[in-house]
Amino acid sequence: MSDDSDGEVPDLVPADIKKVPITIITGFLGAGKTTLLNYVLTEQHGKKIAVILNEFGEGDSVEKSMSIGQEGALYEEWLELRNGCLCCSVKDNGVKAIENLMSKKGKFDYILLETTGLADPGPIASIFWLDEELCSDIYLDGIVVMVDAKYCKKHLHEAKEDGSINEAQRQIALADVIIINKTDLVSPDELESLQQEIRSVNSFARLHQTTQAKVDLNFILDINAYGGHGPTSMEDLFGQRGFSTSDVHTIDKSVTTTTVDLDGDMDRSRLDDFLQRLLWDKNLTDPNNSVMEVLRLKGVVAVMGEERRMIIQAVHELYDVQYTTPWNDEQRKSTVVFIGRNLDRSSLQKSLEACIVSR
Ligand SMILES: Nc1nc2c(ncn2[C@@H]2O[C@H](COP(=O)(O)OP(=O)(O)OP(=O)(O)O)[C@@H](O)[C@H]2O)c(=O)[nH]1
Ligand SMILES: [Zn+2]
Repeated sequence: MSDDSDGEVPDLVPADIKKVPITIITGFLGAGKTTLLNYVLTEQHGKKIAVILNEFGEGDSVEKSMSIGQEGALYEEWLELRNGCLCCSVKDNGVKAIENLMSKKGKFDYILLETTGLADPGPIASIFWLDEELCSDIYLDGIVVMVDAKYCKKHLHEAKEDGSINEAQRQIALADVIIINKTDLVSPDELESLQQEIRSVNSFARLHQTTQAKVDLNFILDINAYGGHGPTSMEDLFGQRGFSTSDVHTIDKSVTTTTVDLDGDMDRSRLDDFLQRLLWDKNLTDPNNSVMEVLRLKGVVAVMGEERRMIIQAVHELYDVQYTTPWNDEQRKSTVVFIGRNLDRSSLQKSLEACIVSR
């Protein structure tokens, strides 16, 4: 990655208890997830990567991971590859299953998890993300979404009968990295127009284009999108910020990205109240009285009386804050990014303004 990496402090945890990053690979049916994983498994990258296929996170994953017996899972079709990688499919789910796998097979350097094409990555991501607090050996590094250059547009526009947000939009909303695969099947114009549509849903994810999923592994591994590993830089958090597509709506009634920037310090408890109303109570509405639905939220906040930057992360209704690098002489200001549906920028701005206590 770029210039921000020099701000990263070396890992102070002894090597033997170093946490293992997990990247969730999701994407629509047939987009090229397995192609990507096979590519990873055959590339020489010097890492011992465990690739875990499918069947994970079926059904209500959060519920399941809570209720699953602690005995872990069934592993199928073990495959050890020459480059030290390991491939398997974990039935059942839960972090425990993967930890058991590690205790039997030795520690991996990295875990890639392919979810089924129709899975909402939210609940699966939450398992790893929240488990961090439970002192897991694993931390969520990021969510990579494979997109089919030819069919993605169609999937983005499919209306669900119950009016809920469709899977393609959910996946793109939660992506930290989006790989537009199968670029050989579309014209440059089609590709450009798809890219714009994707940007209008999620303006922060990093975009890459591939054929046969051949992507530089540095684009998908160790991106630290959730700040589970050392201080999170602005680049880690906001990826390709600068695409100000916040008010471009290419898909009617669809998921969009909205950003609010504010100067001054916020009161932590007012901010918590706001987040809880937005994410938990879901009683904030847009001017048409439609409830604002947030799929993903992230922000850097200047909190009154706090030297360090506060990072907020939310996936659906779960949110978490952590404190990172100090502001020092920089201007204290906050940026909050919302990805979701019916997001009304001016009312979000107003609610956040109301949390400001001093400028
Ligand atoms: N034309 C073209 N075909 C590709 C490309 N990448 C993958 N494919 C083909 O697309 C098909 C689906 O790829 P997979 O990697 O199995 O897709 P997947 O996302 O794992 O599919 P599911 O697990 O079924 O959801 C396969 O036949 C691949 O060979 C590409 O860049 N161009
Ligand atoms: Zn697959």
